[in-house]
Amino acid sequence: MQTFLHYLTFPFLWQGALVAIQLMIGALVGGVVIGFFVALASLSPHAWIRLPVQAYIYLLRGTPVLLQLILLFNVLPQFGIRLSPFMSALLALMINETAYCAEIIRGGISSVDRNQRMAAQAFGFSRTAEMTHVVLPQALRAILPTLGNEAVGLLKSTAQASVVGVNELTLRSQTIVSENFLFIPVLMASGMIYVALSTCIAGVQWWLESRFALDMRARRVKRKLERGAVTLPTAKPVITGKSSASGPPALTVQNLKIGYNGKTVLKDVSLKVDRGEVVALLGRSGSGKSTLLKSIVALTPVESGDIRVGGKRIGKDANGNPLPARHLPRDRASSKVGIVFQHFALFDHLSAEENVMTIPRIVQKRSHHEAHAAACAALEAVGLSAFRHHLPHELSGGQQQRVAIARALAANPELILFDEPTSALDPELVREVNQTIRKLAQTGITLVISTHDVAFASTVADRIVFLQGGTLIEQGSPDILQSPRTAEFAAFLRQERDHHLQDATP
Ligand SMILES: Nc1ncnc2c1ncn2[C@@H]1O[C@H](COP(=O)(O)OP(=O)(O)OP(=O)(O)O)[C@@H](O)[C@H]1O
Repeated sequence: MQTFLHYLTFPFLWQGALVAIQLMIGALVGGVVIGFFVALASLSPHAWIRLPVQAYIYLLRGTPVLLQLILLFNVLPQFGIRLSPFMSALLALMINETAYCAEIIRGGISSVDRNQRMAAQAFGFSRTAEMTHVVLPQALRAILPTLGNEAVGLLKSTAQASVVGVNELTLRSQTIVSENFLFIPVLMASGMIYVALSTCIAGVQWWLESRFALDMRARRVKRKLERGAVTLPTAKPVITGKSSASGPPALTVQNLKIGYNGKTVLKDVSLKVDRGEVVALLGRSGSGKSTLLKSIVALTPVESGDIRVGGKRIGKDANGNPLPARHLPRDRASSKVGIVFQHFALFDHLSAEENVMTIPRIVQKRSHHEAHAAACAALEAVGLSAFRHHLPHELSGGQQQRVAIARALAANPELILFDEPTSALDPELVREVNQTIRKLAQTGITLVISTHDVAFASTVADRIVFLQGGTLIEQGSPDILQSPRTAEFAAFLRQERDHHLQDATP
C-alpha cells in the first residue's frame, strides 16, 4: 500500500499524465472545431460536398487509431514533413477525433426541431444567427454527454502514443516497471491517475451539461427574479392600429404554381388581400394552405407565378428572378410579415420573453433595451406578461401559441400569417388563442389565417377563401358559408359540420 501511495505522488508519473492531458485537450479541441465544419459538410444538400466527407468519416472510423498513428508517423517524413513524436501523435489523434466529433455534432444538429429552424428562417434569421441562437444552444444538450464520453475514451487512447515514443503516462509506468518489476503498485498508481483525470472530465461535463439544461436555466432566471435583478421596462402598446389603407395591397398572389418532387400542390392560385383585411383560408388537409402561406415568406420554391407583400416580392429581384439563398434572410427580415405556425415552433431553450426578443434583437438589430421593451409590449398584448420568464415547456399549449403570436407581433408586422394556429391544441385551449386572434383582427392589422374552424372563420374573417386540391375554388364574404356557390365547398362545409357534431356528442 505504501509503495502504491509513493508512486501516486511520483512526479515522473504526473509529468506523463500532463503529456496525456495535453494530447487529449489538443486532439479534442481540434477535433471539435474541425469536426463542426465536417459535420456541416456532411449535412450539405450537395452530394459533391457530402459524399467525400462521409467517405472520410467512414475510413477514419473504420481503422484503428493505432494504425493511423503509426502510418502518419512514418508517412509524413516521406513528404519532407518532420514532426516530433508528440506532434505526430497529436495530429493523428486529432484527425481521428475529427471523424468522431463530426458524427456527434451532426447528431446534435439533426436533433433540433426542424419547425424551430423553419420559424427562424421565416423571420429572417441569417444562417449564422440560426446556427448560433437556435441550433447550437439546443444541439449542445445532445452533444455534451456523448462528447464527455469521447473525451474519456480519448484520454485512454493517448496511451497509444507510446508506440511512436511519446513519453506519456503508460510509457512512463512501463519504464518504471521494467526497472523494478513492481507491476502491481506502479500500474495501480498509474490507473488511479487515469481515474482521477476521467473524474475531472466527468466534472467538467456535468458542469457544462447543467449550464445548458433547461430546468437549471429556468431555476437561474427565477433566482435572478427573486433577487430583483430583472426589471420590467414600461411597455408601449405594440399594436399601432389599422394598417394604412393607402398604397399597394397587403398581399397579391398571381397564378401561383408550386410542386414538390414533380407533384403539383398549388395550381394557378391568385389572391389579393387588402390592407386591414382578415382572410380565412379553408380547405381539407393537404389542399395546399400551408404551402401557400410558406411561399409568401419564400420558404417553398415557386415554380411559376408572382407573390408580392405590400407591392414587394420576397426572395426575388426586381425582374422576378430568385435571389441567391444568402440574400433571403435580409429580404424576409425587411418584409414586415409575421408568421405563426401550427406547432408553435417556439425556441425551446429560450423563455417567453427571450423568444419574443429574438426578432427585434437578432433580426432587426435593435438595442437590447428596445428589444426588451418590444417583447414586454407584445407579451402584454397577448396577456402573458406574468409568464414572460417561463420556458415553453412550462406553458400550456394555448399559452405557447400566444407567445408565438407575441413573437410575430414584435416584428411590427403589416401582415400576419397564421398556419392552423389552433389545430394542435386541446379544445379548451382553442378559445384563448381564437380570442387573441380576434382581438388582433379588431385592431385593423392584415391577417391571413389558415384554419379548419369554420365557426371561428365566420366570426373573424372579412373574406373566406376555399382551396381544394391546390386550386382556389371559391371566395367571398362570410355569407358564402351559408350559401356556398360550388358543390365542392358545400361538401366541405357539410363534412366539417358533421365532424363538429360528432366531436360535440358525448
Ligand atoms: N416538404 C414537402 N415535400 C413534399 N410534399 C409536401 C411537402 N410539404 C407539403 N407537401 C404536400 O403538399 C400537399 C399540400 O400540403 P399542405 O401542408 O400545404 O396542405 P394543408 O392544406 O396545409 O394541409 P393541413 O391542413 O393538413 O396542414 C400535401 O399533399 C403534402 O403532402
